Amino acid sequence: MTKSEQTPIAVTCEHVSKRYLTRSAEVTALNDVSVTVRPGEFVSLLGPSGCGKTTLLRLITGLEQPSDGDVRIDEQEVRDAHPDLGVVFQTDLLMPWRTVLDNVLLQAEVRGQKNPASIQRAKDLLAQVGLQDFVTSYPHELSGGMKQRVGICRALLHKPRLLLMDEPFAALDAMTRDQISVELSELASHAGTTIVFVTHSIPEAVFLSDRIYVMSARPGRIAAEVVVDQPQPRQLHYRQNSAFISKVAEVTAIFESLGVLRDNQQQSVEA
Ligand SMILES: Nc1ncnc2c1ncn2[C@@H]1O[C@H](COP(=O)(O)OP(=O)(O)OP(=O)(O)O)[C@@H](O)[C@H]1O
Repeated sequence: MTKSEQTPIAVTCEHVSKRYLTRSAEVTALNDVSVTVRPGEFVSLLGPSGCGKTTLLRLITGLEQPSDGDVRIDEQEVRDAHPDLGVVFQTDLLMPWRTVLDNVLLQAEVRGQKNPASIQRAKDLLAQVGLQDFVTSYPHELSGGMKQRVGICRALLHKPRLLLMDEPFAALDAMTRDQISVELSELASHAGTTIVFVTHSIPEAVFLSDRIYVMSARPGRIAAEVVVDQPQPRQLHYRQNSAFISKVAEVTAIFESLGVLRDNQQQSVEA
């Protein structure tokens, strides 16, 4: 698939706030957040634990509604789950009784589109992430990284115009995380899909993104917007590049100025 085969989606959140009513209090998860994601862009929402990253993602999925403000996909207000959406969560959520191939084909089955073409596409996606020899394996026979790769292939099978990813690599070891980031960058740039990626890892956001929204601690708001002006897809050697190192330093300095990162104190943002 090339970029021209589909039209990626744009996402706009304007002056969005989200308040949750709990038994004892009202929690403001997001306060006046405005975010724009252009078609085909890879945008990360980066911030400390509890700053509302997942909440913002859930508002974009249509699973929840904002208390104030608008969430729009391609200028249409989001009211329910969009049909052109793919979602990847922190845990893989594979079905243990289905083979790798049948897990990837789940969306095709649900949509009544399981056919030779979708089966071939599933196999091609699996081959792109090095799982060509595991199509008939079951999830319990795979490592955590392999399962997460299957989850990504499953989300990309129906060529979603928008892919939402909520800390998809958080449970993986550092080396697998680096490798899978390279694979995602490659897959995403070929698919031409718009991606919104939630993370609390500064290097991961800088490695993958075209743009990063830096979020501050609760109530979550956008503290800064950082452009990562480097060609996609990104390769491993980009991590050694001075542009990468200085961008990580730039974002780290923003978190220091917000008081999220301080010397001699452990915080939830990984520098
Ligand atoms: N359903 C809910 N009911 C009440 N409070 C909620 C609900 N969902 C989220 N919150 C609160 O909203 C705030 C933001 O939560 P959210 O999960 O969006 O943060 P996050 O940045 O994704 O955190 P993490 O990085 O730890 O996953 C938190 O204080 C959380 O307790």
